[in-house]
Amino acid sequence: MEGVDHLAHERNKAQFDVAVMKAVWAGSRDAYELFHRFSRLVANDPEMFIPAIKAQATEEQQKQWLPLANKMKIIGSYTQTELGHGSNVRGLETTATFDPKTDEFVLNSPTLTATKWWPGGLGKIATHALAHARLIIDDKDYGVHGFLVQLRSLDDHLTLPGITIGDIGMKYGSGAYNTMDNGSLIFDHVRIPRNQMLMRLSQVTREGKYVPSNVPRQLSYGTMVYVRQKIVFDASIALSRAVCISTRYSAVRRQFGSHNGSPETQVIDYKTQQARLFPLLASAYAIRFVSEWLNSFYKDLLQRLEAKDFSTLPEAHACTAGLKSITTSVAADGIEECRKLCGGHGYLTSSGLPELSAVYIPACTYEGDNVVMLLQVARYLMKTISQLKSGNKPVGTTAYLGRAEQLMQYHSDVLRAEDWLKPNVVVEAFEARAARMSMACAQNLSKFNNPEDGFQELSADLVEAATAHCQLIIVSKFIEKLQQDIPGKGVKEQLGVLRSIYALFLLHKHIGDFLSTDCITPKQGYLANEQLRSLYSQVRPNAIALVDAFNYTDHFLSSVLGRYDGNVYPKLYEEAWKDPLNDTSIPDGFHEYVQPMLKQPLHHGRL
Ligand SMILES: CCCCC/C=C\C/C=C\C/C=C\C/C=C\C/C=C\CCCCC(=O)SCCNC(=O)CCNC(=O)[C@H](O)C(C)(C)COP(=O)(O)OP(=O)(O)OC[C@H]1O[C@@H](n2cnc3c(N)ncnc32)[C@H](O)[C@@H]1OP(=O)(O)O
Ligand SMILES: Cc1cc2nc3c(=O)[nH]c(=O)nc-3n(C[C@H](O)[C@H](O)[C@H](O)COP(=O)(O)OP(=O)(O)OC[C@H]3O[C@@H](n4cnc5c(N)ncnc54)[C@H](O)[C@@H]3O)c2cc1C
Repeated sequence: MEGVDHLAHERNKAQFDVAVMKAVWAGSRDAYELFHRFSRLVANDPEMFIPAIKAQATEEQQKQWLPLANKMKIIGSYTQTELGHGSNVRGLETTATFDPKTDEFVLNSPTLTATKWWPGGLGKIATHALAHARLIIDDKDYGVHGFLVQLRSLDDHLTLPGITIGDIGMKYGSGAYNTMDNGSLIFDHVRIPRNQMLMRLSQVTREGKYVPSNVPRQLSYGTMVYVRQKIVFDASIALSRAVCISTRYSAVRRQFGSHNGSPETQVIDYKTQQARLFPLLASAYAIRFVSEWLNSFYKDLLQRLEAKDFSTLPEAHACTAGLKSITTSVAADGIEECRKLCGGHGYLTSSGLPELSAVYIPACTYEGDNVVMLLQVARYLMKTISQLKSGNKPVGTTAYLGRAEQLMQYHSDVLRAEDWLKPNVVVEAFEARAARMSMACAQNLSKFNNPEDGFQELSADLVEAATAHCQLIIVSKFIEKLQQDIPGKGVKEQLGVLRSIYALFLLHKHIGDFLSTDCITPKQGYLANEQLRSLYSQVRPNAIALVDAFNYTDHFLSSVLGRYDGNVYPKLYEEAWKDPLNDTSIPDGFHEYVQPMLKQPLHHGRL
């Protein structure tokens, strides 16, 4: 019935102050930003073009181009990936050859695989590209640099001479990403003025002299670092959106369990449903908090870079790359699990879940393929370990590696299930697991004469060690979050339950790591799972309130299953009738194709 809250009985069970939890979840961001970060999907994405200009252009170039880009007088595309190269930026083929006679760069796509391919906005709408190309001076290749290239006339939007542009076609399913005109671009000796090479980091003089960057060359990758830390925030939003839908529906849906006419059982009360759903609820909060930390870490990096302090740049790269990888994988897999948690109705477009999945899953690929990103983390971990011998004391997220010797001797002293509720007990187990996995890789790497060969041979183990490291970061930041002052009745207690669910779920899921590195005994692993089951019972009465705290409107969720009022069945039926297929009783084509078959006489008793 309209106006009735079918989930009121669930909301009345809440044991904490939902208004405070809403504030904790929103953190420093407001609802507008949450919505804005998705609205851009259906518009052109200035998410990268503008930050790239800020990161790579001189002050003078910024003064020229930023006002135009900010006011949408030009529409830019971050044009890096090519048909033949995406992960391997140093393998890009597009060239920008300096012509000293005319003081210009000539941009060219020397091969088919040099075709720019994927950049958002490039296919139909962008007027300018921030094109990444190999700088060539006097036949010498100085590597990939950024160049601003106009693609289309600002009068009639037609492509300019030497520019061939197209859209790369439909993408995965009918997802919303098909509203993004990811495009292709071929340069045929296109000339641009020298001052359209972004020259904040390195320069080319009028005489054609290359002035190399006096800062780490990786700062030219700065836009990717910036977007990766934003994508961690996106992961928390995408996952929480799916969890909100599937939690509310799990409380509405009843199946089996009726006795003597009693109502059937709410599927949220099945232990299997809880064991699949509640870790995702906890993960949404965990990712939200680590994204907050990562954003502050990134802002600190920017301040340091202003002061030419590059000390945290390697760690910032490792953290943004690793957390982007881990959180997008958890969110993408979690959205699919939420669809399955909703049974058949989860497969309906009106559930909001297929669309969410279709639009979200490329996050595991864009801004750095998730495996390639974890290999970057592994490289950082191996380098950190290699420097231990020289007395280099790791700090920050790798500080635990400075205690590697001690952690190699660690054995959990858990005796009872409730011992696993102690944050220090959990952190020690996760530190020991991560340290031992990385140390084992380092040990094996040392057996190879050629470190690169070893890295390749051991890359699967290195990815697992990098995963363990990133999961430790997320667990640690969840614990740190709860060391802050958090007001409100029961709020910190509930977050404590989610923190323990998140950690113990990971321990249970990766029990093989913890046992094979001899960090815990099978018995201690069993006790962790015991505790997990108890935690699910504790979170159960608060589940609806915990997803209400995400503060998503029905409009934002766009899901009949995730409606705030839980009035699912009438709305499911109503939504179905909006489908154009239901505009007529007899389907198109029936009379032409089906009816003749039905009318066909029987022959010898056979159709
Ligand atoms: C209707 C429904 C709608 C609702 C939707 C609901 C929910 C959806 C939720 C979210 C969606 C919403 C918003 C999201 C939308 C869009 C998201 C935003 C943008 C998406 C578009 C994506 C854009 C792109 O993909 S741009 C292209 C990205 N490309 C990449 O990332 C390339 C990856 N490759 C690299 O980064 C590099 O090639 C490399 C792998 C790092 C290797 O680089 P290389 O130079 O070869 O370096 P090497 O490995 O040799 O290492 C040398 C040295 O350098 C250090 N290093 C490397 N990189 C960095 C760096 N970035 N910073 C600092 N240091 C770096 C490395 O560690 C080595 O150091 P050392 O020598 O070991 O010390
Ligand atoms: C929706 C979407 C939007 C995008 N938007 C943009 C954009 O706006 N601008 C832009 O420039 N690009 C964009 N891209 C491109 C994107 O950045 C690349 O696709 C991404 O970086 C992955 O690179 P790739 O396609 O070369 O994958 P590949 O690297 O070819 O990956 C293929 C497989 O090879 C594996 N692999 C690769 N290298 C290694 C290695 N060294 N060791 C082990 N395994 C390896 C990967 O793990 C993966 O399994 C977009 C892509 C998508 C899907």
